[in-house]
Amino acid sequence: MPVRTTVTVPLRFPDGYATSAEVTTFDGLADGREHLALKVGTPGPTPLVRLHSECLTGDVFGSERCDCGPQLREAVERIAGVGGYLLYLRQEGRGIGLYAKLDAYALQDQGLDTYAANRALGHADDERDYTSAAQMLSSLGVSEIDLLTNNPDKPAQLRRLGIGVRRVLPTGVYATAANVRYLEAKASLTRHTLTLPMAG
Ligand SMILES: Nc1nc2c(ncn2[C@@H]2O[C@H](COP(=O)(O)OP(=O)(O)OP(=O)(O)O)[C@@H](O)[C@H]2O)c(=O)[nH]1
Ligand SMILES: [Zn+2]
Repeated sequence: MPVRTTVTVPLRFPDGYATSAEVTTFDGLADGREHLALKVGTPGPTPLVRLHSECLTGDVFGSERCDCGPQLREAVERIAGVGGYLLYLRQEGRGIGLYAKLDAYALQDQGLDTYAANRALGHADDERDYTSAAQMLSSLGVSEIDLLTNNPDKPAQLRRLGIGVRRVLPTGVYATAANVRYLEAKASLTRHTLTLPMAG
């Protein structure tokens, strides 16, 4: 997939943490979405990579219904330390879109778990496909990575797509009163590697 543009962007998080990223865009990715690659630090031959799925409410507004905002921050900092890439994937709501995710939140407020809520809306538990992510890595000349995730589906899909995953490194766990049921569902139903405090 051809690289379209690369620009340098200084980054500063609300708590003052600052770094710089090279942001790359692509033409012709498999799903036609406007995904971005952020190169942070100086990547070696097996860079640290995070596939971050878009979450407007968590990434931008700081919603504590999920753990996406703190995971994004952590990923940029850790990648800056060793050199690598954060792929910001436009897969809002595990691929179902923002409006449907908010519909799913409303169902969760009535007692459904995060996956049952998706199914009640006619969606699969997780509709994300990482073909475009693999294409982006290949375009960047990356064939083997260390992957920052608790989600076993990400390394499994990437390996099937021909990307070598040398090590899978867990992210931090950011439990709050508002997201603990969500994190429990991820740990028990989709085998995310999360160690949670026992829910009261
Ligand atoms: N459909 C749906 N999507 C959600 C919900 N909460 C968060 N998301 C989306 O889930 C995606 C993030 O997925 P996570 O499961 O947190 O993380 P992951 O990518 O699977 O795994 P990690 O790499 O370990 O973080 C983002 O696209 C969010 O918008 C929810 O209740 N319902
Ligand atoms: Zn989120």
